Amino acid sequence: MALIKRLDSRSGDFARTLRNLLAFDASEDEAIERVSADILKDIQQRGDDALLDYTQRFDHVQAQSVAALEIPKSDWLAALESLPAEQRAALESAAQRVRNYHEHQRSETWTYTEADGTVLGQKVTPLDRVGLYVPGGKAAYPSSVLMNAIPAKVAGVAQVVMVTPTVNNVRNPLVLAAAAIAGVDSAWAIGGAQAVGALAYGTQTIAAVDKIVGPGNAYVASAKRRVFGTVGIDMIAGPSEILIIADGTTPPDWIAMDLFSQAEHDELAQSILLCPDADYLDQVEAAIERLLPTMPRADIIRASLGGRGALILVADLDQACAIANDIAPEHLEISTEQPELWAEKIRHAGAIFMGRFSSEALGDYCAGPNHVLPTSRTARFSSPLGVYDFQKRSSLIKVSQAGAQTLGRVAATLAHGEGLQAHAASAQYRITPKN
Ligand SMILES: NC(=O)c1ccc[n+]([C@@H]2O[C@H](COP(=O)([O-])OP(=O)(O)OC[C@H]3O[C@@H](n4cnc5c(N)ncnc54)[C@H](O)[C@@H]3O)[C@@H](O)[C@H]2O)c1
Ligand SMILES: N[C@H](CO)Cc1c[nH]c[nH+]1
Ligand SMILES: [Zn+2]
Repeated sequence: MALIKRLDSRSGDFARTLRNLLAFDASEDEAIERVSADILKDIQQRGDDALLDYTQRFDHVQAQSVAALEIPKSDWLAALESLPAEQRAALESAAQRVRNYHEHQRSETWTYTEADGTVLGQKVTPLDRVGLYVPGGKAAYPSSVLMNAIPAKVAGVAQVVMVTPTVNNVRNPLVLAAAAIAGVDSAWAIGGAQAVGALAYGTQTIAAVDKIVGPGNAYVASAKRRVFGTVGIDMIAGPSEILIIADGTTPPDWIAMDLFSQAEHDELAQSILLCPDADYLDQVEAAIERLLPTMPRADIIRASLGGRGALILVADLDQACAIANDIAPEHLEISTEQPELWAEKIRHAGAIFMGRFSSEALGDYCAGPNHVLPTSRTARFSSPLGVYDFQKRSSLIKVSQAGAQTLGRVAATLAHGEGLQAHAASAQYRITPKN
């Protein structure tokens, strides 16, 4: 059986087939929802005691107090010191590039003054305290520590509080080292819905935060959805996705490996190639068959490519761009000559990688832009995680006496129209009567 589906955009049922391929069942699992709701309620009611109980039950860590679950900064620094020099240099270089990029995103306060002296504007303020969830079960991504903590620090967040489960008391040194490099302020060995609850509601030992960011498993995702409103959240990220538009000029092995790079994350990850050249699609398919057995995560890649991947023959690159906009992928590689020309036609994608040297993997680690991106077609209406997610805006209004005369009349007229007499009077009090 073929490792990956072949589709043709000219076939009659292409639109329906593509819809089915993109469909991702994000339906909530009732059992998980019940468990996460119960855990959150318990954390709200019993605070530290509940947090200790769940940490023992799910992570097999027995602590005398929640204070004992704090991972001291000296441990992160020791982790950093003990890294092989090459690994440390790579983390530091990635962090510097991510910081440089995000410096460009910082919004500033602005004001303008009208002719009558009225001043209007927008004050930009960083959030006070942010919680960063770092998964610690099956996957641990130090790169995600950098991608979440650095924009928060660039925004000026005073306290970045990291939580990560340390199952059986095993701590991931790369995660701790990344926390030290990214400027995280405190770290706790807690995870799951209970950690989300502790960050959202606070406990006797852990102070509540204002926003929780970072990926996690289904319990974490469910808990984040539930605490939204009490605190802000970044997004609920789905499985990774890559869509490649190729004109056939990139070595087929490179494209096959780019498809693998996201497929290896998860059996539900999605890797799709669009190309107008059927011979080239044959070559990529042959490369997939040849290279797959060499991959340590071959089983995951096979499941992902077989279940949700596709090599699609398109009429031309214009049609490829139209299909890409419909798919609105998390990552889009435009592996063609003159990629900028095709990028102009792209309206919906989390990140656009242009040219054959811009492999998506570089974006995951060190190009600079954030790797936390909208998935499952949400790039139609949302954006990469950025500094702006850690800043909020307050409107500034300073009405001059002259301004109060004109604005007062407009406001009073509208207030009367809405039947709100106090609003009208409040505006009218400030109008100076003419003698
Ligand atoms: N999109 C991204 O950028 C990105 C990056 C990294 C990880 N991820 C995703 O994050 C997830 C990480 O999941 P993980 O499991 O490895 O780590 P995790 O830290 O999210 O989950 C582990 C925690 O889940 C809780 N838990 C486990 N079983 C439970 C049960 N039966 N009842 C209640 N709670 C339970 C425990 O408290 C445990 O500490 C994966 O799905 C991965 O794909 C996504
Ligand atoms: N590609 C992932 C987001 O879709 C991020 C990541 C982390 N490490 C490697 N990749
Ligand atoms: Zn990745």
